[in-house]
Amino acid sequence: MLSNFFQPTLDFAKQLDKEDNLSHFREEFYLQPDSIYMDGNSLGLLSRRAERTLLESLADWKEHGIDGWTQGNHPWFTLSEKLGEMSAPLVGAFPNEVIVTGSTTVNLHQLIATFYKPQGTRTKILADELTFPSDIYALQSQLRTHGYDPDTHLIRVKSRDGRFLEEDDMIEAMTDDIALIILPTVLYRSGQILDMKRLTAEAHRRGILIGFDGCHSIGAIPHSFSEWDVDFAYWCNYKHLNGGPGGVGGLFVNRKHFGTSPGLAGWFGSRKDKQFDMEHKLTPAESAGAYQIGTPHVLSLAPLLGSLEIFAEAGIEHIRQKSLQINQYLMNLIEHELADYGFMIGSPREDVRRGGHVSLEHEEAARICKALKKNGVIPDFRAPNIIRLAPVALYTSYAEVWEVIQILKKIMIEEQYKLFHNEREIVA
Ligand SMILES: Cc1ncc(COP(=O)(O)O)c(C=O)c1O
Ligand SMILES: Nc1c(O)cccc1C(=O)C[C@H](N)C(=O)O
Repeated sequence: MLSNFFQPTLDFAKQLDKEDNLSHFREEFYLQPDSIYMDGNSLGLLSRRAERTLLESLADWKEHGIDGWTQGNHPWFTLSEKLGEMSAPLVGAFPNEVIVTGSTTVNLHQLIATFYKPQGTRTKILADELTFPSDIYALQSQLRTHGYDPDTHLIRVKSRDGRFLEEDDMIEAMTDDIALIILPTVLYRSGQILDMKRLTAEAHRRGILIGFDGCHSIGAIPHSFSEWDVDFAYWCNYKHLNGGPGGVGGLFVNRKHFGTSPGLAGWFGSRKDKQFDMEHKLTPAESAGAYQIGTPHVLSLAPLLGSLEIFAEAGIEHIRQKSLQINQYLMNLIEHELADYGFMIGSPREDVRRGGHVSLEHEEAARICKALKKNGVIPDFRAPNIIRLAPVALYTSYAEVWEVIQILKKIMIEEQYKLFHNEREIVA
């Protein structure tokens, strides 16, 4: 392994590709000629296997009609549970602690409705000021529904530098008026990983429940939610897991909480054998399945079957190993090639604190992103000054990373970015 050794040459990149034992997975993905995709942290690419399982599900509908619920390639009635079992190794959970259902924001609403139980003076929710806005909107609206003012009841831990969060600051904010904590596993801008094990232990020591938004970590890093005793978590499957745009999300509920009534109930949360009794008294499933609401979005579940097969074959530990190595390689190249152009790496440098992407800060970031796209490189921009670059373990080559940095250097030397306005696009 050459990870501690670095050369800025294309030959070195090609050598790393030769030594990459995940490189054969690249052929499974629809990569576009003349384009280098660096945005798998926002929307992962389509794989042939995901396409196949989607088409098989369409065939089930074509051939079986209503009987597709129990027959065919992928019976729909138990598809969410099956995908939950397939996802469980990625989050370190028992198979019945995970269900593939809803979306990130909907699952968060469900989990707050279920686990936020203000009592006495313990009425506040603790989050952080760098969290993705949809989570904050959900928390604010849930507080309002409970009759509390979000201005006083949603506590957002401050970042010291606008980039990272300090676990010590979060622990200090775990005061005895906090009922529930919601934090990201990985911050969507800087890519910082939070120490979930430590935060969970500290929350529990103070009698507080804690849940995590895993959107930016699932499929990129391993987790041990059960072992760490995390209370609940939720995520989307369309980023690192390549489940497709708007694909169905996932949630984890620690089995010690099975039996807690779902805050937002619906008939798909029923015990499977009871559901079609059609009683007006819900008998919830004794699993994470209890937190489903209505009929699953079958065609948005189907691609994940093929995609999760790939993750099972590759192994999340191997994926993490390559992800760390290729992101380190990217940072080495940035430092070597771009030192004179005003960039700053805004991601943690230590492996244990960095997720699956690198955040590159620059005051001209919005228009540098536009110039990259014009040159066939697909990054994304996050206001006010961040270019996110995600070399993805399953389908990005070292040679591509090398090429991205050469293109970026040329854009800076030739000031190509000046041809564009320094403003974000409608979808940033
Ligand atoms: C960290 C995080 N939380 C929440 C969301 C919202 O997800 P969704 O729109 O699927 O509900 C996203 C992505 O859009 C995200 O990255
Ligand atoms: N969910 C998205 C969408 O509907 C359109 C465009 C992008 C997204 C994203 O997922 C963005 C992503 N959460 C982020 O980290 O910024």
